[in-house]
Amino acid sequence: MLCVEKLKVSYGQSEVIHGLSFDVKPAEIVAIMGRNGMGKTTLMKSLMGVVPSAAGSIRIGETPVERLESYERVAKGLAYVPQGRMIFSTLTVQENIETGLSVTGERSVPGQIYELFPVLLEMKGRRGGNLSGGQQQQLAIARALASKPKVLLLDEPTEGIQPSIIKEMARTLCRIRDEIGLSIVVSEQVLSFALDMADRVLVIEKGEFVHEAPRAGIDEARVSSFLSV
Ligand SMILES: Nc1ncnc2c1ncn2[C@@H]1O[C@H](COP(=O)(O)OP(=O)(O)OP(=O)(O)O)[C@@H](O)[C@H]1O
Repeated sequence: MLCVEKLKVSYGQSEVIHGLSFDVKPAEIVAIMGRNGMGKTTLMKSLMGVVPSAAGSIRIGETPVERLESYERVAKGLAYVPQGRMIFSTLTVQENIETGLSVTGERSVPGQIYELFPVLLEMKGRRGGNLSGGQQQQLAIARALASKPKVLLLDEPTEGIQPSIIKEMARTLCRIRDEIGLSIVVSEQVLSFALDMADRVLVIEKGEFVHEAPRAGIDEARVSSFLSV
């Protein structure tokens, strides 16, 4: 569903992503794990077209998107939940989700979204800025789902969120995979979260993949060693 080949990304003269290749199947969750500064956010931004790629290809299904603007990539089926969530704090919960509807032309929030996130239904008239961190993260995911994507990109969704809510988020992402059939790419540093929801784990170091494992065969100690400083 998502196919990335030999992707390179640079900031000025400095190359940060060095020819990464990976793919994500329909209804598969891939976790990209790595310490701070290893290139997770840059990879996500380049997939989304927020940062331009210097070389390589990105396909959604059969469609090459690496030359498209971000909004065109959204129309082709990519959705992005950035690090820090970036919800609109002065808009209500419902208005925040509605901003995602412009892509589909639908007028009201699909019931399925509130089914996945019942707390957002309870709080739909509240301003985004008044929600807890965990609720804001759910809102950011709900807004991304409103564009009816094929591939969902999440950049460090557990950052600043308490452990009980992290567990719940893992369950929700599995439901999104199983009930909607989405392909999901999550960048993460929390191994327990990745083990709760990912079908496959890729470890990134200095812009290169250094380890890959299906969840069933994962060597937790090995992956942890990549994550510790
Ligand atoms: N706008 C920028 N200009 C120049 N260099 C940058 C820029 N953004 C990131 N970098 C560099 O690119 C490298 C990868 O950073 P990136 O933010 O992608 O890492 P990360 O794994 O997402 O880390 P974090 O977990 O802190 O978000 C780092 O060396 C960083 O200093």
